[in-house]
Amino acid sequence: MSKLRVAVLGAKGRIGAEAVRAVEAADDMELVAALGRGDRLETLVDSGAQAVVELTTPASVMGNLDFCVRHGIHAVVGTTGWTDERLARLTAWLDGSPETGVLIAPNFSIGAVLTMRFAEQAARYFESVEVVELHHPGKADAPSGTATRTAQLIAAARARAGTAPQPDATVTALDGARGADVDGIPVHSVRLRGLLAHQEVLLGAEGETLTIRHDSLHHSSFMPGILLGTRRVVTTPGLTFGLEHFLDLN
Ligand SMILES: NC(=O)C1=CN([C@@H]2O[C@H](COP(=O)(O)OP(=O)(O)OC[C@H]3O[C@@H](n4cnc5c(N)ncnc54)[C@H](OP(=O)(O)O)[C@@H]3O)[C@@H](O)[C@H]2O)C=CC1
Ligand SMILES: O=C(O)C1=N[C@H](C(=O)O)C[C@H](O)C1
Repeated sequence: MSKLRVAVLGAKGRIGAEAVRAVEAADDMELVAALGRGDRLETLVDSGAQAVVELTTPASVMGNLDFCVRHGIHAVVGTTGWTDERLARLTAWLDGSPETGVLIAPNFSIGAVLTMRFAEQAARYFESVEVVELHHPGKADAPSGTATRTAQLIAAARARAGTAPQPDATVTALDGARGADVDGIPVHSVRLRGLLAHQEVLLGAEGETLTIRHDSLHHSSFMPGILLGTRRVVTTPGLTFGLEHFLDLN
């Protein structure tokens, strides 16, 4: 069987470098290009890439995806910075290239995907929910894409269940003291040398609390998800948001 021809964008970055090694080590894949900033996107076409793993920056990702979709190259995207407006633009591009697939995964690690699922399940049963994400100080954005997605899923689950708004009598003395507000869920961002990527979902009810914590201790935690996403995206046209759609979590 012929190998899947895969390229990595952001190949010299923290996660991109790990993805290059993972693709090279996969028996069913061939790494045909490993591009960094300033490299020509035309290389993707010249190399015959069937799928691209996009791990760059929020400032670069849209231009890269525009190119990939126009050339019918499937994409697996870990880069953060997704807004409704960006998703709408990407969906419109995909409408014009109906056989192309794009997976956007706020987090590729199985533990983080399960954290989101467990938080979504628990959200309706607790009066209070807050999200704390903790990352290395080189991270470009805050809050993390994972924390934003987690908070959105929690808020949606609470809205579906008709859960009352969170109790909070605070009058804040300093802006930011209660974190960012993502759909009514407070999200707090910590940047600390020594950390990689971590998240806690804190849930509280009368007389009890539940903490769901996940720790990515190495970039290798993201690789099984990247490889799975790459194998699946080539046969899944359109936009898929979240690795959970390629997992059987039930
Ligand atoms: N979904 C997930 O599971 C994960 C997602 N991420 C996300 O992935 C992204 C990258 O993270 P990280 O590796 O830590 O960041 P880094 O800054 O280490 O890496 C980004 C790399 O992309 C390069 N780059 C920038 N623009 C382009 C471009 N147009 N074409 C090709 N390469 C480009 C940068 O080059 P230069 O240094 O020259 O600017 C850099 O080498 C972030 O958005 C992060 O949040 C990270 C881990 C897991
Ligand atoms: O920048 C990182 O490191 C990570 N980014 C993603 C995010 O913003 O959620 C995924 C993971 O947290 C690591």
